[in-house]
Amino acid sequence: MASRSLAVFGFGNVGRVLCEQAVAVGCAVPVIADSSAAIVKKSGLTREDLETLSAAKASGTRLADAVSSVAEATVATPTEAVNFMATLPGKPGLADVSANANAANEYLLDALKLKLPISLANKKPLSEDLASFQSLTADKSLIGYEATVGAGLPVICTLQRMIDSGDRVTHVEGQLSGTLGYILSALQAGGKFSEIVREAKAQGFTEPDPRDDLSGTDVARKALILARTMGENISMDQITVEALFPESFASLPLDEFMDRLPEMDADIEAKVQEAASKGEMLRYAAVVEPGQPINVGLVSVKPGAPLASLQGTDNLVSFESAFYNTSPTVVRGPGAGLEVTAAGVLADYLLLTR
Ligand SMILES: NC(=O)C1=CN([C@@H]2O[C@H](COP(=O)(O)OP(=O)(O)OC[C@H]3O[C@@H](n4cnc5c(N)ncnc54)[C@H](OP(=O)(O)O)[C@@H]3O)[C@@H](O)[C@H]2O)C=CC1
Ligand SMILES: N[C@@H](CC=O)C(=O)O
Repeated sequence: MASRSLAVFGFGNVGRVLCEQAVAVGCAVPVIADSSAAIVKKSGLTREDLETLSAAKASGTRLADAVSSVAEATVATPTEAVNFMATLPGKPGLADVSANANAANEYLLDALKLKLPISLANKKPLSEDLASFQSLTADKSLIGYEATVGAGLPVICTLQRMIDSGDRVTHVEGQLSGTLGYILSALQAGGKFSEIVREAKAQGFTEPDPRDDLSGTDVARKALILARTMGENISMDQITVEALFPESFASLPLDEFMDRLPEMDADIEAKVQEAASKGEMLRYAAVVEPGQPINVGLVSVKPGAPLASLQGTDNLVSFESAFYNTSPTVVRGPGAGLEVTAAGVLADYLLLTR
C-alpha cells in the first residue's frame, strides 16, 4: 500500500476525476462512496477497478450494486470505511466530493475524531449550521476546503495567510461562480440562456441541480464560507440572493425545470440588453465585509471594471486589508471544472499530509 491513501466520498463528476488524479500521483484509493454505499478494497482500487466502477456509475448503477464487479472489494457503511482508513499505515485521509448535506456528513466528524485529515469540495458541511463549521474547522491542520470557493484557485489559502499574519481583511469582492460567469459571458456573446445552461451542466460546471447556481445559493454558500473564515458568525439566512429564474420554478422536478428553461430566455435576454444599451455588461458579484450584510446578485459593470473582462468560468476575487490597502490582492482563473476542482481537493490532502 502507498504511503498516502485517500477515501473518496462522492463518486460523481468530480469524484471520478479525483480518483484518477490521486492514483496518477501514487496515492492509493482504497475507499470510494456514493449515496448507496462505501466500497472498500484493502489493497487499493486499481486503475482498471476505477474504470469499471466509473463505467457502472455512468450507466446508472449504484456502487452498492457494482461492488461484485471488482475482485476483493466489499461494501461498508461510511463509519466502517472511515474506521478502516484509520488502520492504514502512512498518511490516510478523506475527501468529501459529494453534494451531501451537513446532516449526513457524520463521516467527516468520524474522520476528524480519528485524526484523519479531510479535504472538501462540498460546500454544504461548511455553509449550514455555524456549529458544524466551527467543529469541522477547529483544527486547521486537519481540514482543507480550498475547493469550496473558486474550485482549484488559491482563494481560501490567500485569505487564511492574511488572517494568520495579523492582517485585517476589510473587503472581499468578486465573481465566485464558474457557472454564472460562463452563462453571463456567453449571453453577452449572443447565446441563448436555455442552451448555455444545458452546456454548463453537460460540462460539469453546475451543481448537480443547476438551480443551486442560478438561484445564487451556491455563490451565497461561498460568500458565507469566506465570511466565516474571516471570523464572522453568520448564516445563510442573513445573505440576500438574487435568482435568475422565477420563484414558481423553484419547486419543479429537475427534469421539468430543464425542459422549461426556454421560458426564461426572453427575461434574461432583456436584462442583458438593458445593460448593453448603457454600454455595460452583466456579472454576478458577491461582497463580504466584516460586520456588514452580504448581498450576492447581478451587477451591471462598465468596460474596464475588474469583472468586465472575465470570460467563461473565470472567477475573480479581490482582497483589501490593512496591509493591502492601496492595491488589492487579486486571485483570478477558472472557478469551476472537473480537473481543477479535483486537483484543488488533492492538493489540499497532499499539503495536509506533507
Ligand atoms: N463541478 C465543479 O466545478 C465544482 C464542484 N464542487 C463541489 O463538488 C461536489 C461534487 O460535485 P459533482 O461531482 O459535480 O456532483 P455529482 O452529483 O456528479 O456527484 C456527487 C456524488 O456525491 C454522492 N453522494 C451523495 N450523497 C452521498 C453520501 N451520503 N455519501 C457519499 N457520497 C454521496 C453522489 O452519489 P449518487 O451518485 O449515489 O447520487 C454522487 O456520486 C459538489 O459538492 C460541488 O458543489 C466544488 C467546486 C467546483
Ligand atoms: N457550480 C459551481 C462549481 C464550483 O463551486 C460553480 O459554477 O462555480
